[in-house]
Amino acid sequence: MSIASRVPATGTTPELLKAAGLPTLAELHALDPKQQPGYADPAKVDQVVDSLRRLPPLVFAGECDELRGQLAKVAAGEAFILQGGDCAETFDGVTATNIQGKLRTLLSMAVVLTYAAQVPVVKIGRLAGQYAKPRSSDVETRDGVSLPAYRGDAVNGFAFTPESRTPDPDRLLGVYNASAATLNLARGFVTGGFADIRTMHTWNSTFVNQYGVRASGAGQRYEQLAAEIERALAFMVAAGVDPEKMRTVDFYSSHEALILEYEHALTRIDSRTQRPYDTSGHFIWIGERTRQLDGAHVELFRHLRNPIGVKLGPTTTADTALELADRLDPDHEPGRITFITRMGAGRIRDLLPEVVEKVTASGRQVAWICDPMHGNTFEAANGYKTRAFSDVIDELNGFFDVHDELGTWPGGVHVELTGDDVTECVGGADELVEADLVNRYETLCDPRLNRNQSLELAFLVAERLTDGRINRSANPVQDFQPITF
Ligand SMILES: O=C[C@H](O)[C@H](O)COP(=O)(O)O
Ligand SMILES: C=C(OP(=O)(O)O)C(=O)O
Ligand SMILES: [Mn+2]
Repeated sequence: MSIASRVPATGTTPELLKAAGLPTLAELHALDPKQQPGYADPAKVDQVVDSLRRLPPLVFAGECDELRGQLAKVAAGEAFILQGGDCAETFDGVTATNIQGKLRTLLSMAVVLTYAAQVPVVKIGRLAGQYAKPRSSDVETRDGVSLPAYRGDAVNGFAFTPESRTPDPDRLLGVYNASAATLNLARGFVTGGFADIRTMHTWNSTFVNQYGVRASGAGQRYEQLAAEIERALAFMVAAGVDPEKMRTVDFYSSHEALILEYEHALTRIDSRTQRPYDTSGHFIWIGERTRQLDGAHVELFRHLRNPIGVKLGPTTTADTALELADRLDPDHEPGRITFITRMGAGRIRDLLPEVVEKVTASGRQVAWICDPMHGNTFEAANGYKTRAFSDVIDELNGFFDVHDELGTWPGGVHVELTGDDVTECVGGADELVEADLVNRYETLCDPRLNRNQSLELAFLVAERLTDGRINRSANPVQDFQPITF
């Protein structure tokens, strides 16, 4: 996130939004939006929306444009996206340690991908806004008691009491504050020296020492890579490259833009272009459960200028993907749309080819990225919701296989991860088993890869990118020589 001399969007009113073509909240609600909180007190909701409208934007519209430009490079096969973070951020999780942990995990993965696969990596956190969750059931039942399901800290509390589970619109102000605090620290880290590539050794030092990752392989490989990069950087500096260029990285925020009140209230008319941007995050996506063509989310998103993502699950037909693209990107603007496929390890090889083929044949340049998490969730025998690392990798391999076969560019990965040594997904080099889940299961929604599993995934993806490039004739980055470790 370069803090450039952009003019922040200011002075947006509902009237100006309407004049810019944005549907009103009432118009969106008339479309029967899915997965919304169902607030009891509309007057209170109006008050919160009004307060949010007065607050400064969280991101600048110009940054969203910069990101769209980078995603256009991904769509053209010239860069790779790493998008990751919690399934559900929590207000309690807004601590320096927690934010730093996620950031250093993402930065470490990005270095592995950049160096090992020799491809520029666009870094996007699932953070500073990822507080609202769609659920498969509206209720949760424990010991015969049924209460509204937890829908993320944006909506209600996790504690299993009627009070806590009642949707509270004031929480949307909490989302704004938590996102602002997170983004502020993230900006500080990425511009202030923490992300300096010359310090990459330190991002994992505590982890390596404390938890014995060296033994697992991924940590050890990371250490070797860091040593190699340090030598290369020392050489570059000796050869006259300005070391200041290594101090900062671009980093962007993203979340599923689920709660219409929040996203609408954070939408501002950009003073440079007079166009609406959802300033709650740089990149926002529509989830698998809310991507109905004639639904409220598609209707809102099609008016927003942010680069946007759409999740495509196993029921997606090629025609649906095309219709979504037509509706959300009528101008065929490279970088505008990223399709995030999440079909499941067992199905991706059958389902993805036709979707990619048809969209590609239409002449569109979209970015394709793989979410290998959401199609591979299951309940362990001991009741924990989990995912197997092997399924995650299997889906990723399927994604690379399909794109290799079609000659299209596998543009990135989207993963749920944390910087902590949690035990939420089974497998990986540490061979976590179902009985381990009880040890450190901290997510309030979906199971995340821990730091070790995340790093391991990055090495596997780097290998696929390196191998595949040899056969990928249409790809502009093909000329890089593969590097092996
Ligand atoms: O994060 C995603 C969804 O909220 C989640 O997969 C749905 O989970 P559920 O089936 O537990 O509601
Ligand atoms: C809800 C999510 O995914 P999906 O919409 O793909 O189910 C998610 O990314 O947390
Ligand atoms: Mn999730």
